[in-house]
Amino acid sequence: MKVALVQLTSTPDPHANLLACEAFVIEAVECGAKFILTPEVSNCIAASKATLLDVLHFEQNDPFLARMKTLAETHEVSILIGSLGVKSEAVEGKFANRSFLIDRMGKVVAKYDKIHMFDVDISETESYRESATYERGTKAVLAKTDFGIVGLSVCYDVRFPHLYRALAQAGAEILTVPAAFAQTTGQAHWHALLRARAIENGAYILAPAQTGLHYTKDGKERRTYGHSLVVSPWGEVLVDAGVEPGVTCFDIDLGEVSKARSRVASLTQSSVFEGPQ
Ligand SMILES: O=C(O)CNC(=O)[C@H](CS)NC(=O)CCC(=O)C(=O)O
Repeated sequence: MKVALVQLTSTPDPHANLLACEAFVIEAVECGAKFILTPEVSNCIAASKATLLDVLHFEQNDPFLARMKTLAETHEVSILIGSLGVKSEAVEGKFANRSFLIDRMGKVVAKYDKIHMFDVDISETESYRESATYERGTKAVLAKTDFGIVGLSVCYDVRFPHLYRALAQAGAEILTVPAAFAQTTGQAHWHALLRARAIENGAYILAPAQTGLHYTKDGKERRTYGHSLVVSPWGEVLVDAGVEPGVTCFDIDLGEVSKARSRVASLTQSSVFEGPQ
């Protein structure tokens, strides 16, 4: 099956981001992809919560989601919108960082709210408090599609291996990790984390990423790492999209999942022990 990763440099302007994303989705359709994936917060990367409150919507009114559903139906392709920032139904003034899986009929068949919030202090000049803006999700999500079983996740989730173990044990053959990884942590950890999740679960990793400079504001800038990846269930990096925005098409073969799992069966071997005390 041919898959396509869309790599974006989303800005604070959702309409501009939609136009850019739509052009790449069309390009992916033209290369024959049947499953097209876009990065985390495809619709908007902005400096302040106030901006997000101005420009983002509840999911039922979100123009980005509506357009991607139409594109999926028109071109008969499945689309994973890595995530959209959408207004939270649960907490007023906050957002959900929500992944949407759309089938070839244009129907949303799975939704996942990012569970692990990126609240970190990487250095004296680089901090993130995702939980100040986004309300975390509480449920792992698996989607059974006609091209395989997909386990959903977003970005910082990748540092919590038990989520992927739970998804793989429940049947996931493809693990999606759309991201907007920081440039500093991306350089240090991105490839290693994604390869590890592929290897320990014997699953394909599809990781479409944000890349480049998203905005500059009051002398502060937001840069992401890029390098959208496809990793095989054996842990090989099959595709690395580098740092330019664009589309990468690649053939995957789900037969590789059972092959990898039969060579090393760690996913199904018992791992029961006591302690540590
Ligand atoms: O804030 C937004 O606009 C959307 N959310 C994100 O971009 C999130 C939170 S800031 N980014 C990550 O989780 C990066 C994780 C990462 O870089 C790591 O684990 O090292």
